[in-house]
Amino acid sequence: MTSTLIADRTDHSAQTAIDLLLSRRSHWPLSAPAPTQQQLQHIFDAAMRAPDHGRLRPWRFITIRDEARHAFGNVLVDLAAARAPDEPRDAHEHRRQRAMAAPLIIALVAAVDRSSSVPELEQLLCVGAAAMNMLNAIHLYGYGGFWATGIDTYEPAMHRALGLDASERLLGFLFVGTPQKEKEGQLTRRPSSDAYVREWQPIQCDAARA
Ligand SMILES: Cc1cc2nc3c(=O)[nH]c(=O)nc-3n(C[C@H](O)[C@H](O)[C@H](O)COP(=O)(O)O)c2cc1C
Repeated sequence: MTSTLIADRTDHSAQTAIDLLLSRRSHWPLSAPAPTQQQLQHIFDAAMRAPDHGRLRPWRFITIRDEARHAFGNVLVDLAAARAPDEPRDAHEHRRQRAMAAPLIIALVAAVDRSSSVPELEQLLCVGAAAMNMLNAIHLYGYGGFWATGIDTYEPAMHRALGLDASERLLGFLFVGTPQKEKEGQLTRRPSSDAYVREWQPIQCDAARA
């Protein structure tokens, strides 16, 4: 059997793509504009390229934008007020700002199929991989993204506000928009990957049996 690369990568496109991948970072806060509808379609299409055990397609995405962000801000204030019933509602008004921190918010949801032999963990990882593809696509288009969970994500009241059903788990929110202009050399440094990679060595039989 002969094997071959799936595409000719002898041009500069591969290095360009790698350079872009290596320059991704998170951005906060984000301003308008958000990706266009066509770009957003491609960002969601990138999510569909995530590895997906059993082809369960467990990802669900809910977009929150334009005027809906104001209503979402009310939800955030309501949730904070419910957590601290002894405090006046005004004390939680600042929570509203989170809904306005980006022109587009995408709720990341995993629709877990509990009848499947694919473990729930793998289904959640699949949605995480889809989210990462989206963050990379957002970056490739020159926009910025930020994945945040925060205190609200795990609250049943947030699940109700988003209309999730019992099989669905909220994995956080992608905040998407235009990043602030970066200062020269602001790309945050990353550790060398060497410290996180090791070569497996066959373990001595005695040690493996112990
Ligand atoms: C599942 C998940 C949830 C996260 N939630 C938060 C969060 O609630 N607040 C926060 O400041 N960062 C959160 N982060 C981290 C940011 O998205 C971001 O990765 C971090 O600020 C580091 O920036 P970088 O992506 O440029 O390395 C979360 C990341 C992941 C993967």
